[in-house]
Amino acid sequence: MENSNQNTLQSDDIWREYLELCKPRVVAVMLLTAVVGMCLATPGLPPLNLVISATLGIGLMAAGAAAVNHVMDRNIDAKMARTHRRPLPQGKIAASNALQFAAVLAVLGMLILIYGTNMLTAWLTLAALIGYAVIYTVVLKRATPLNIVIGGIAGAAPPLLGWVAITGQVEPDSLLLVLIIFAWTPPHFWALCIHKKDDYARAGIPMLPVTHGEAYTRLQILLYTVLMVLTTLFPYMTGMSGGLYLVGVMLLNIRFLYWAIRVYKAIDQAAPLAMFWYSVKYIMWLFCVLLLDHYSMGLN
Ligand code: HEM
Ligand SMILES: CC(C)=CCC/C(C)=C/CC/C(C)=C/COP(=O)(O)OP(=O)(O)O
Repeated sequence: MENSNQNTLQSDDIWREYLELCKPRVVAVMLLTAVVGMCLATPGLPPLNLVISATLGIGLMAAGAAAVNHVMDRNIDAKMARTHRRPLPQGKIAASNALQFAAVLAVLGMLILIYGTNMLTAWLTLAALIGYAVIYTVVLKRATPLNIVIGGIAGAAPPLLGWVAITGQVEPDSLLLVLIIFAWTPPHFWALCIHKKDDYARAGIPMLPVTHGEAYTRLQILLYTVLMVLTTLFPYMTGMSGGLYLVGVMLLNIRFLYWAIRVYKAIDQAAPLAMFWYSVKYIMWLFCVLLLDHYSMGLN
């Protein structure tokens, strides 16, 4: 009896480790942006069967990409305080098992997208998977401090993927959503990176604060924040979103700018980490406001 309890506990634990390979919290926020993309693609509600297939397919492929990242980065992760407790560095999951797991997730996700949505969505999602798991993780991350700027395209793709799942084509408005996440990614990541600079230096990863110093990174965070604020105005300027969005996003932007200035001035040591966590809340709220605005415009 005691033995069977122990076995159950162990199998619960192993599933928790496999779940960790999927970066579930990051993927959950990406899926929020994808679902908002699906809703904004059409004036009414998108067909439920498409929403379910697209969410499942994009989610499985993003989780597969995250699992490949754990495999490719296992030696780097072992050297960093933030990541050394992950399943691969700890030896809790073998690299070959993690790769097989990633392959199952990706193939399943691809099949769901092919049969449940359309070929364009499936190919674009595959491109995002390769963009993150191979181009960013294997090449850019180790090669250049612009790694996360270029790699950010893959992470920014989900609203486009959601949109294309509904309409079958890439439309200009969908790219505005991609642009916002693309401009948001550098402040999101570099704020954390300042805080974890020594980790990256120890692992030999050329992140911006390591290669160009903290002061330069703080300036870049501020400049990208200004760029991001400008990109958030586009949905209003093109008429995709209305006044509710504009007011909501400006309130969110004021707080983002407040943190960017605090980080830039380097007055308090805690600002970069606080800015990182605010950036996560910001992107979630921004997509919620886009959604609220979309359906409130429909009611007018
Ligand atoms: C190349 C682009 C990106 C990079 C380099 C990046 C980097 C990171 C890093 C290093 C963390 C800390 C993870 C940890 O400690 O476990 C993190 C957390 C997070 N990121 Fe990003 N990120 C990127 C794009 C995105 C995107 C596109 C989203 C969502 C739309 C996102 C949402 C999140 C969330 C929700 C967390 C918090 C996870 C938690 O609660 O542990 N990130 N990011
Ligand atoms: C199909 C699709 C939409 C793919 C996108 C996949 C995806 C999960 C992107 C996540 C972005 C992210 C957390 C990057 C950090 O990686 P890192 O290796 O720099 O951070 P780490 O050190 O925490 O692993």
